[in-house]
Amino acid sequence: MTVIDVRGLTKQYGGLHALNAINFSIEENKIIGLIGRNGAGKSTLLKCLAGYYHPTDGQVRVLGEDPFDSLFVSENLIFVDDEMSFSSEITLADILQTAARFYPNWNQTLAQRLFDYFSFRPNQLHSELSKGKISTFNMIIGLCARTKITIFDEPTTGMDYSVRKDFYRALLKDYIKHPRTIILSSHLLNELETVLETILLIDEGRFVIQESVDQLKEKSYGLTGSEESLSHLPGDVQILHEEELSGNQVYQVILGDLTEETKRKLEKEDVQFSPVSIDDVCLYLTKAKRGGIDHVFE
Ligand SMILES: Nc1ncnc2c1ncn2[C@@H]1O[C@H](COP(=O)(O)OP(=O)(O)OP(=O)(O)O)[C@@H](O)[C@H]1O
Repeated sequence: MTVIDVRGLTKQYGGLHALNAINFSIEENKIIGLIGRNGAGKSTLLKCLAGYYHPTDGQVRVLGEDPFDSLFVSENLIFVDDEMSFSSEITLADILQTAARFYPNWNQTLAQRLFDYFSFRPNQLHSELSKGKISTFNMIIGLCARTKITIFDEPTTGMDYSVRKDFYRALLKDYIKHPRTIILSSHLLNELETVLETILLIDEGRFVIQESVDQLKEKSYGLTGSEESLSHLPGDVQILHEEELSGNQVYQVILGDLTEETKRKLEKEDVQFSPVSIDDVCLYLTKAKRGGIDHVFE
């Protein structure tokens, strides 16, 4: 079942197109990574899905409804980011109790266990927490709400390595027991890669690709060979990156389906295959069009 459907979504801030005619849909019970560089439009997109923002143009449907001002969507979707604000008057224990009243599938046992595991104190105030602790507490709210759709916008901001690992493990364990749609935004994929099923990549407000992690890995190759031998690639292959090496050799990162026959042909022409990280593939797919940092120093 489709739980999120986005058609022609455009969001402008004054003259700036933060999102430009985006189209995609998301099926239920999947873990999706929304990937993009700083300023790509990730938070804006997630806030449109959560019903915080009204699109400038286009249509957003979440669980079949326009999420803007929808009580049904707010009961069934939680949006977690580091700006989640709570009254400075109420304690962390009060916040958990309030969440329990609002979210129909809230799991208090899990909330209490995570609360104790991460050494929170019931009388602490949210405003007194450190950056990493805010993210950890917000993550507990996001996980334990067990809403049909859970959105984590840059959830690991400020978390140390061990907490980040715990977070992804907790997320996966709870998801396996209670499948739901979870969207996680990030700049980088390496630490997310193991939990994601699908990647949605955006760049400068535009949709780039929606692909399963496994397929993206299968279709990505690093090739090293002579210019002549690499000129025999099938026409539908996308060259994402190219650099000249010494000895008249060229290194290319390509995206495409190579048949076994094509691979054998390339190998016969001394083309070497090497793995490419999915992070690099996303980087090349969204690479800045101008020079790179070296250009600044020229
Ligand atoms: N409230 C706002 N008013 C004006 N411009 C905004 C506002 N919020 C975001 N923008 C602009 O919209 C674009 C997309 O911002 P957004 O925060 O959605 O990107 P992002 O991918 O989440 O970035 P980051 O990874 O740095 O958090 C940026 O150019 C940003 O400066």
